[in-house]
Amino acid sequence: MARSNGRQLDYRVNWSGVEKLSERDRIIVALDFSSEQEALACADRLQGIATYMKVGMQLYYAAGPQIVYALKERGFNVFVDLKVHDIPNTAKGAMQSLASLGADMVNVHVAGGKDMMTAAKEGLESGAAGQTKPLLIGVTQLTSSSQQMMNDEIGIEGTIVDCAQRYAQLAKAAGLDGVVASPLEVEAIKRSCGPTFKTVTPGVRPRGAELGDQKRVVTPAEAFAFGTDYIVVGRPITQASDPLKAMRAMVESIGG
Ligand SMILES: O=C(O)c1cc(=O)[nH]c(=O)n1[C@@H]1O[C@H](COP(=O)(O)O)[C@@H](O)[C@H]1O
Repeated sequence: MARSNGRQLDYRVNWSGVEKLSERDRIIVALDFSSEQEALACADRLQGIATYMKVGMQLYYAAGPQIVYALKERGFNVFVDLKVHDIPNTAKGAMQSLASLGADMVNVHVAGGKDMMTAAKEGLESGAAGQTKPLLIGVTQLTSSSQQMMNDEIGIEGTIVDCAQRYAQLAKAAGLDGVVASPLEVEAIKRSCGPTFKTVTPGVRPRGAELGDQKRVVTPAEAFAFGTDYIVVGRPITQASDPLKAMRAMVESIGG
């Protein structure tokens, strides 16, 4: 079981020392449930095979900080996905509060701008007060957005890849550790921001699975082949009749 340890949050400690997380450990399971009980039942079912859990708005607003502590106590790495997007001072305060939870990863919207991201980072650092600082990740374009929606509804011109790349460069300039994007944008992001700038990629579906509201979608194996650091998968695992079986099949599909 991976545990956040030391400064490098994409590593884990085991009996043989510090080890880089394997692809299987870099599957982040999105626990999009409306109660702590349901979320922990699912997490417990995945003990021993899953390493990273995500607590998003639905679960955090229902269960509060306690859900993060409960998952950490069980040994999971935890991504607290609250997608902060506000004026710099408020974003800084939000991150100060989040820093005390012991999360391994948190996020903000890049669309909040460079000052907001810099303030968020400052808040995280001051809130962590010398303890391990979670990875700070910026959301580029949501994986539920299509090119047409971005151009016609939001009014951002150009391709999604160009936009994600530009947002990633801005996030890097603000000192963030990486971005959320679709796996389809990973190559462009790594090319312009460097290999150590993290990519966290939802919009992942096993072949033949329901896409739901996701628009920019690839399979888990394709996502890792594009060079992503983490994939985020929710419904294909959490809503499966047997989440453990679905997780096992996903691990098998990426070679182990
Ligand atoms: O920040 C995120 O995690 C996120 C960003 C994004 O662009 N798209 C996206 O789907 N997510 C999250 O990733 C998860 C995907 O869940 P499924 O579509 O059920 O696999 C959800 O919890 C979303 O909130």
